[in-house]
Amino acid sequence: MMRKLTIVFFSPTGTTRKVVKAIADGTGLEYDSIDLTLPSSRSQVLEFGSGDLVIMGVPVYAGRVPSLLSETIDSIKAEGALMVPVVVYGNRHYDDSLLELKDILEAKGAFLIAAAAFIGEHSYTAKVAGGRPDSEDLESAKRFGNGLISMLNKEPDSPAKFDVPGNLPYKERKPSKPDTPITGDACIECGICARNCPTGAIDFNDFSSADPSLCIKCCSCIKKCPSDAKSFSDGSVVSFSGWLEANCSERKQPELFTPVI
Ligand SMILES: Cc1cc2nc3c(=O)[nH]c(=O)nc-3n(C[C@H](O)[C@H](O)[C@H](O)COP(=O)(O)O)c2cc1C
Repeated sequence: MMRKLTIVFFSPTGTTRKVVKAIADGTGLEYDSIDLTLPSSRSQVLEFGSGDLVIMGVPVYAGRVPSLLSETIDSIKAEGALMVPVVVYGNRHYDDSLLELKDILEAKGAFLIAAAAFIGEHSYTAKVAGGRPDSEDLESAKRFGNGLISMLNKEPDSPAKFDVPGNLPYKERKPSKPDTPITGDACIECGICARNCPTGAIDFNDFSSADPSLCIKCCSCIKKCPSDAKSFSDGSVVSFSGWLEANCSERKQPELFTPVI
């Protein structure tokens, strides 16, 4: 049975969005997009049912699904929907995030027909997985999307189960020290940073001021700034970036998981 395709994603620096869109493009179907990146979009209740195919993508934060999404994902209704969880990570590891997303969606009553972990340029440093997803990744995402359609065409009564890597209990969420990017003289006060901040942490009356209790260090403001005025000056993001550059430069490949039908 053909289904209505919807993509749902959270993507502060745009890599998850690119991957999920490429998968959807690969299906050849028309689709609706639900972008959960901005705070206003996360108050909607997502409701899917037996006529839906949903590809849901999130970036990996500290080996988990971003905690910011907990409420939104908790309120999803997905009884009978076919879903495809996708995580995008910055070439370190996706740890328990894909298992966590799969478990959440299955608990909502969705049938999962496939899952995937892709690689995106690390939010903290362009020296790790710089430019990814690149053309090779996007081709792989499109092929994966095309494969979903073949699976739909021979859809059994209840889709076969499959496993993804990950451990229980999931990786512990450790509190991170509050910090916000600094703003240099190059700031042209365009406000792109504030309008795109996923938590509304940046002050609309003073774009150089951000609330450390709201900032999730997603780096949206840094990567979207047209004049490169934002950066983390020191602290955990800078020191961890150095560790990533030294230890996570070897190219990882997308991992695709499908049931054996
Ligand atoms: C707070 C935070 C935590 C992250 N944790 C991980 C991680 O555990 N493993 C990893 O490989 N990448 C990690 N990353 C990198 C992102 O998962 C990666 O860059 C992803 O492509 C960003 O997605 P987006 O472009 O949709 O925002 C982290 C990024 C941020 C901002």
